Amino acid sequence: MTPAAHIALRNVSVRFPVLSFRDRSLRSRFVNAMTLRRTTATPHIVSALNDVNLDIRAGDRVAIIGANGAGKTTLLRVLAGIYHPTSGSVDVLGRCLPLFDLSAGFDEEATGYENIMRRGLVIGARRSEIDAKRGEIAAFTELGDRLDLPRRTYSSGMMLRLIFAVATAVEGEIVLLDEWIGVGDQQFRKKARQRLDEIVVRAGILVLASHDIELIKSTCNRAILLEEGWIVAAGATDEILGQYLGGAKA
Ligand SMILES: Nc1ncnc2c1ncn2[C@@H]1O[C@H](COP(=O)(O)OP(=O)(O)OP(=O)(O)O)[C@@H](O)[C@H]1O
Repeated sequence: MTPAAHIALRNVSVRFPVLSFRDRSLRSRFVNAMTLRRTTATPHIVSALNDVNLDIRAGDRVAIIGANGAGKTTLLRVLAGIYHPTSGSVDVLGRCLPLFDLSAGFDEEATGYENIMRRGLVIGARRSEIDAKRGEIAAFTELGDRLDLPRRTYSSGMMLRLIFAVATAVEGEIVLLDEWIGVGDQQFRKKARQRLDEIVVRAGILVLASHDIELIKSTCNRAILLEEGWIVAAGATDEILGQYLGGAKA
C-alpha cells in the first residue's frame, strides 16, 4: 500500500535578491568594467516567505489566504519543487499536480501533439504515461486536426484547452491550485469545471491559493493566513476567514 500523502515544512524561508534597475543597467555595468570599479551594489532582499512551519495530511483541503504579495504563490511553488527554500526543509510525500504556471514548457513552433509531451514532462509525468494518455488528452481538447499545427497558430482559447487538458490528465495525490482555473468558452468551461471537481475529490491533499471567499468556504476545511511571508494564523476555514476579513482592508 502506498503511504498516505503528506507535506511537512520546517522553518522554510524564501528570499529573493533583487538588484535595482540602476545596478542592472548595461551602462552602469559597462562603466564599472571600463573603470575597473568593483560594483558595490548590494542587492535588496525580498523576503517572500519567513520561517514557515506547516503540516498537511491526507484528506486536508487547505486554503492559503492573504493580501497581494503575502507569499501565496511562492508557497505553492515551494510545495511544487519549483523554488528551493533559502533555508529550512521541505518534505513532500506524494506526487504533486501543479495546476498553475500552466504555460511553462510550451513551444511556439512545436505542434499541439508535441506540446502535449513537452508540457507533460515539465509537470513531472513519465514519457510512457503521456504516450498512453495522448489520445485522451487530444480528445479532451476537441482540437482535432489542429493538434498537428504549430502552437503559434492557436487562438488563446484553443491554447487554454490544450494547457488544461495536459495539466489535468496526469494523476497526482497532491493538487496545487493558484485560483480556480476558468478556461475556454462556455461549453468547455463546464467540462473543465467538472474535470477539476473530479480531480479535487480524488486528490489526497488540495492546497488552494485564492482570494475567492465563497470558493474557499465550499472547498477547504483548513486555512492558513499569510502576511508578508509569515503565517500569522492557521486553523479551521471559518475561523481564519473571520480573522482575515475582520482585519482585511476592503
Ligand atoms: N521572482 C521574484 N523576485 C523578486 N521578488 C519576488 C519574486 N517572486 C515573488 N516576489 C515577491 O515575493 C513576495 C510574495 O509574492 P507572491 O507572488 O508569492 O505573493 P502572492 O501572495 O501570491 O500575491 P498575489 O495575491 O498578488 O498573487 C512579493 O513581495 C513579491 O514581490
